Amino acid sequence: MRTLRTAAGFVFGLAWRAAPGKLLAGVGLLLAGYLATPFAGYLLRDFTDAALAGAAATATAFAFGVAGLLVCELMLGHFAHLHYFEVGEQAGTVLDRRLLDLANGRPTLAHLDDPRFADTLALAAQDVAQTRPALEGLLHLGGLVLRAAVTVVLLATVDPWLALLPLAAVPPVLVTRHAARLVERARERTAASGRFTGHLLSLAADAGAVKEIRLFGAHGFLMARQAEQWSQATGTLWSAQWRAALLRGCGQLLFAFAYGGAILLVLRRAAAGTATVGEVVLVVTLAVQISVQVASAIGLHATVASAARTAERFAELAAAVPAPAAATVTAPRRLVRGIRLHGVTFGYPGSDRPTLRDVDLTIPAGATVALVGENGAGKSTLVKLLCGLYAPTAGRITVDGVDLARMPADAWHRRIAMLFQDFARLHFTVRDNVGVGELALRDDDAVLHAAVHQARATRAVEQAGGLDGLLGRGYADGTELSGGQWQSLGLARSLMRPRPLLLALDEPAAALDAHAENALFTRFAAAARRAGRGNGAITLFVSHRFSTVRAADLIVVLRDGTVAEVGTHDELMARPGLYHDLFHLQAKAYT
Ligand SMILES: Nc1ncnc2c1ncn2[C@@H]1O[C@H](COP(=O)(O)OP(=O)(O)OP(=O)(O)O)[C@@H](O)[C@H]1O
Repeated sequence: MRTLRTAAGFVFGLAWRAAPGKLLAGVGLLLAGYLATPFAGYLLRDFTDAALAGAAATATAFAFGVAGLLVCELMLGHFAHLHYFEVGEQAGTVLDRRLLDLANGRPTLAHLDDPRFADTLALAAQDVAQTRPALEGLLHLGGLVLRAAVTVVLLATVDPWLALLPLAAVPPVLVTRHAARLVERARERTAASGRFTGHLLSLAADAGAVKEIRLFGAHGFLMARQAEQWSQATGTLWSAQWRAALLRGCGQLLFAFAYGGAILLVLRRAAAGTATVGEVVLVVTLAVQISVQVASAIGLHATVASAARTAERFAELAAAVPAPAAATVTAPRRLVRGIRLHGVTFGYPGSDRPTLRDVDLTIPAGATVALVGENGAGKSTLVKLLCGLYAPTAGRITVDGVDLARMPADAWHRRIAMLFQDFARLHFTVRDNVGVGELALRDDDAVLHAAVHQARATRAVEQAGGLDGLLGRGYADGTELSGGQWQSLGLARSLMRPRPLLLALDEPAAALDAHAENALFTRFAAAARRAGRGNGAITLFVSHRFSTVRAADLIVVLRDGTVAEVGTHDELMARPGLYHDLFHLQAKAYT
């Protein structure tokens, strides 16, 4: 009963939000159609008795009544279907939006890194397609219950014992519920395999990945991994489906015995002369209907159970997505002191080892900061924390002395411009691709061209056919760009925001050679100093090239999640240490 309540509350709630008028019309038409059938059985009884009594005119009238009710059932069912089909589709769209909101509607990202959240999200995404069938299923279940209630009353008019017939439907329903749980648990056990096979399939369709797979001859290896995962997942599902089918079969057999008993009862009463032939016809007709209704209700149980599970999954996702902390302070418009990290430790969800450990760091307002360190040292993670995309596991980050956790995350995000290492390749027009960096300026061609020019992306934009040219292979007339060109557009995007307080560029020149990167950094450092004098803005630059970052006001060397060294180039070179060693190592490699 709880399952039914959960499913009905969830699905009807969505449908009501999507199209209340159509939902009401669909429900009304459907229920009216469902009522026609038992009353047709009732008229059939009177028709049989009238025909046997030789009352031709009365029998004909009842025959027309039966035909009229059956036509009504068909017509009403058809019109009801037109309504609830559309409501179901619209409810699916509402659910889709809710899913997107749960996945991306929060300022921080930690929930997306949790494998359990990812599994539930993947299952919930599959569930969205089932919204319309779930609504249909629940409506039919409602119709079946109403029809069963009327049928019971009609049966009881023949013999009160017959009113017990629907009780025989209880064991099959219970057994079926258990069977549905078996299948659902198997689905959950195989969710991770499903995600993995989905990832392998997406690799097969991704031109970038296919290049490497071909050249490394890894096709067979990936196919074998896919087949292995697939057979494991389908094996588990198949065995659960078998056990569920067996259980359902046993339940239906039980009902078949009760049905036989009911027919026997009325036949005996007819033989004893306490029931008319019409009543035998009524019982046979209605008992058949009950059997069909029970079978349909049993069939619908799986739909209801899975809708209830969907509701639970959405509740789980909503509970897992952290609610934004109560913000008490607004984000500043200019930096006076700068940003400080006080003993910041951070571990990604599901990972037992922290990525950043006890980081203490002061980034003065107006500074140009370079973040260097070996692969996996934690540079990108530190940038993401500064951007407020993750909250420290321990310690705190303060902006001009105010804890970042006390500021509304989206207000802080509006003060930031950034280019991530894994920048987005948006298959939109150039205008949207760059304009998304500051949507209010999306139609300002002069601003767009200035950002494109500053990011040295003019050539890429010309190649795409100007600001309104489409990018990406997703469109027949879209222009595909090189990796470096995509990155320069990402850079242009990050330059759209006027007067950010933090400009964070995570390896913005990874696709450039050392000289070009050096030129880019020098240009940015000069612009950053001008901006810094205005509003105290900080420019943060992540790079692997030590020759590039020497002009920074402050160089932070990360090693294995901790700050190994901090200082200017001259200070760091004046003492033996990681920076000193790596600088010389790289310098030697270039000579
Ligand atoms: N989303 C994530 N979930 C779990 N672990 C992560 C995630 N992103 C990064 N890590 C882990 O955190 C560590 C630091 O990663 P990070 O990207 O911050 O390093 P980095 O210094 O920027 O490296 P690189 O120079 O290679 O870009 C890595 O060991 C990585 O495995």
